[in-house]
Amino acid sequence: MTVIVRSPAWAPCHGCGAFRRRRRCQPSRTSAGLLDLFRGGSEAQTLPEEPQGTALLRWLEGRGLPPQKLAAVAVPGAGRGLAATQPISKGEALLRIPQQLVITPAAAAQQSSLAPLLESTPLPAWSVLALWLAEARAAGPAGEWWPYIQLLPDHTGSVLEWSEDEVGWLAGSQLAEAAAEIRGAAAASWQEMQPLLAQAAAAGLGPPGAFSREALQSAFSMLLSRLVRLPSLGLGPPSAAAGQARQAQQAGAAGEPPGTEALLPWADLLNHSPASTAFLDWDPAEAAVVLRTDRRYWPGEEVHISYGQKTGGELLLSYGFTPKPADNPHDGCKLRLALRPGDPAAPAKAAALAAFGMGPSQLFPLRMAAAPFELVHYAALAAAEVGSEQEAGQLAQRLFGAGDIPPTLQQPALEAVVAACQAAMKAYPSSLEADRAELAKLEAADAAEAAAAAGQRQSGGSDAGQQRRQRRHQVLQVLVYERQVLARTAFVLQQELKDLRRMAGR
Ligand SMILES: C[S@@+](CC[C@H](N)C(=O)[O-])C[C@H]1O[C@@H](n2cnc3c(N)ncnc32)[C@H](O)[C@@H]1O
Repeated sequence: MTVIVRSPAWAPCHGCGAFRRRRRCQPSRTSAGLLDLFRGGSEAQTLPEEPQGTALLRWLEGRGLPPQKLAAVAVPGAGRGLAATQPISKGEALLRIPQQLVITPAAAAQQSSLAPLLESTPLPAWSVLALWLAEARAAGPAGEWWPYIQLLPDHTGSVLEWSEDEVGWLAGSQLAEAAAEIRGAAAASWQEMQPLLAQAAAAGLGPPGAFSREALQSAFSMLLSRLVRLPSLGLGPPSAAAGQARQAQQAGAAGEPPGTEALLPWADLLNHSPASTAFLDWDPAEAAVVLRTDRRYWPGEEVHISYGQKTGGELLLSYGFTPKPADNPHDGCKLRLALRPGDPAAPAKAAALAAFGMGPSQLFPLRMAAAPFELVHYAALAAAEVGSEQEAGQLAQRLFGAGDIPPTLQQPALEAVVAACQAAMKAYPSSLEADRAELAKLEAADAAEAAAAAGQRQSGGSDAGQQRRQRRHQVLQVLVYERQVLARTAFVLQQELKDLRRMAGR
């Protein structure tokens, strides 16, 4: 029996760790106020210490933050970051941010001038945090958290800040759906808080103008790029009844993951590396938020965390940056498969899929050299002729439980996925060649601009113009790579089909 899509060259997603590139680490000298960063081996870059970040550190230390092995630095193309000031070993606990410096939704609600209203009209966590951020910004230097607030960037580049026209660049990609979802969620949250804001205005609560649409939109964008989920915060000891109840409540009826979302001053200066597997979390033993490193660092090296195993497009929508695909082992795209609408067995198949956590229309992640085996197995269920719910359930069990495709379904399943890839490629409004050509032009223009900047010559474009061009560049990079992944997926599956047909012809 042929096992499809499980050859080493075509491994399931979790097998793509082979792409991970390790940076060579070398010790470097730290000179007064300057930190040397080694990127990609021997090429040294100087990362200047960042004064506002240092001021924040001092302020936090005055409020209980323990001594740090990290300094705030300016990172070209990424704003601020944190770099090691002393050798750091693999697995070491860094940061140790105590509870009083963690801005959870509960803390934000308590500190908000809208506290009495939030008690009677509870809002979702990210709305409460957005109100807190908007109020802290409006309070200015007089506000309690100003040393933190003042170093937040004016813009994050998240999709909440894009014009409609720029969002339109995503047409054809599944990212268009994701962008609409994010923008829709922000708009819905804004609507949801209107009754509370009307009450606040009537009672004269909060700084004037603090809760305008623009202020809240900017706060939502800031949260998209900075909010951290702490899976272990808010969970009691497993044996304690109260803790268990809270855990159950936090796991949520809606399938929300357990834990708490929070803003983390200082820790939120950490930038993302696609190669990193280090995460921030609450450590009950330390009673603090801790970063446990996944590698050793020499003084001067920027310390990275993982924002999650995200594609370049996902990072672009939430964080406003996209790594080069070659640097991101998690890059790829999503492909939608669905049950045929006219299929009389669709309800039975939908019930069978539901038992495995899948829907009648389902997105599957594709990587350049990997796809989940469920992709083809889903297509097999969609293509199968089944007469009853029981038969659909048995087939789903064989496909997703045992991971096996009946031989008669192998060919139609592969053909269906190839067709889906081809249809997905056709959905982009401009051709891959045209987008590649525009991308090459933008890359050349950016290289020329970088050279001009290195020679300290003034660059020509306006800020808004440059930002738009940079965004176009990022979007094109993502859209070109998505189609390369779709084309590669179709190609690999076509090879599998050829093999199948050859074997059938023997
Ligand atoms: C949590 S903040 C990290 C601190 C941020 N650099 C700053 O200056 O405040 C997330 C933001 O940092 C930037 N960022 C993080 N990792 C990056 C990376 N690898 N490349 C470029 N920008 C990055 C993006 O602007 C992102 O929205």
